[in-house]
Amino acid sequence: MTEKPDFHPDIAAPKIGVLLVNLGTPDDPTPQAVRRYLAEFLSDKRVVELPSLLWKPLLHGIILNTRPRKSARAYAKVWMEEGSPLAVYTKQQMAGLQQRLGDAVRVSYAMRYGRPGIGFRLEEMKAQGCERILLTPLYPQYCGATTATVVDEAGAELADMRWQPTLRVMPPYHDDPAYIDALARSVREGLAGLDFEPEALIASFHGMPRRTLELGDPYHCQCQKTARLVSEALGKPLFTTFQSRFGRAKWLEPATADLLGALPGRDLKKVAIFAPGFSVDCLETLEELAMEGRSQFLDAGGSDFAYIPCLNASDEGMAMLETLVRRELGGWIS
Ligand SMILES: C=CC1=C(C)c2cc3[nH]c(cc4nc(cc5[nH]c(cc1n2)c(C)c5CCC(=O)O)C(CCC(=O)O)=C4C)c(C)c3C=C
Ligand SMILES: [Fe+2]
Ligand SMILES: [Fe+2]
Repeated sequence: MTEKPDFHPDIAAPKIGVLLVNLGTPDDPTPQAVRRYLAEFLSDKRVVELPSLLWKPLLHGIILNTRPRKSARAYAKVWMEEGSPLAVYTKQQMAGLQQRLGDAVRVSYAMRYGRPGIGFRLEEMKAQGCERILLTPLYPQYCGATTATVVDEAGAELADMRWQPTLRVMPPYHDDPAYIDALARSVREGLAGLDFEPEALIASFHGMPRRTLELGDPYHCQCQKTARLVSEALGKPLFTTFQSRFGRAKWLEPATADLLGALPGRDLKKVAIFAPGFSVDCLETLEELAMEGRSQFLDAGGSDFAYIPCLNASDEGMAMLETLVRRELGGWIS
């Protein structure tokens, strides 16, 4: 065997990597940390599609001086001992997937905004020998504001690399039988554990400006299809709604909060709600749905409210992720 000459860099043995990517979350439930996070998130042109000349003064003059304090209070209500729920559950998914895939694959996770960044993780995985990486945005429904920004960021990072890893991207899985089955199981399980029979079941998705639908973003259609397939799998009708409205523009409708406020008046006083578009529980599900949503519903005259958790690192959720990831790794692993 020939010796490696001194000038030759060390090269790790080739490996296959899977990089799970979620949205990101503040490091702490404090106004300062939330401000840092929101400044990065809301400066992304795919998230807020307004001309910079209009948006920058609004963002830096008003939003970043008011929203962080309010949002930090909301984060504090759901913060866990180990950190932000979104980060805690995403790390659990990484560990669960690593266990299921074994040593043949290295599983890591990154956040699109905040830490650990996509660039940091791609460099780290490459240094560990991952010459092939499956980039896995944890968004079942494709949206320019979420899925596409993950790919943009990975591409920007690759642009600076001499020796790029080969990248595959996990496609959206809004209608994948493995995902629909996992959701149906989790909802059935959630409903079976209740001490009341819901008269209405709601699937609440994160909202988007309505204009993005008119411009051709498939997000709305993919949410509708997920809801239809879950409803068929459960054999139950579902209300499909959109939550977390931001700003003054018209957003996708119906709004979750509006429906929760209206159902008791339609004599539907017992409700169960779940959030199929969120891979893990986070501020938007634990605070906005499970806390605020509950109050809105009970204040409007509802009698019983249940929030069914996201798939998180549950057995059914992890089995689904394993199925999707193994399929996309086809030809890379046996
Ligand atoms: C114009 C603003 C926003 C768009 C567009 C948007 C799209 C979008 N977001 C998610 C998923 C999540 N969003 C979360 C938090 C969050 N979202 C916005 C604004 C927009 N989202 C803000 C300002 C925040 C921060 C909290 C707040 O101040 O209200 C989260 C939770 C993060 C956490 O730390 O827990 C998720 C997840 C999707 C899927 C989506 C488009 C489809
Ligand atoms: Fe959001
Ligand atoms: Fe549609």
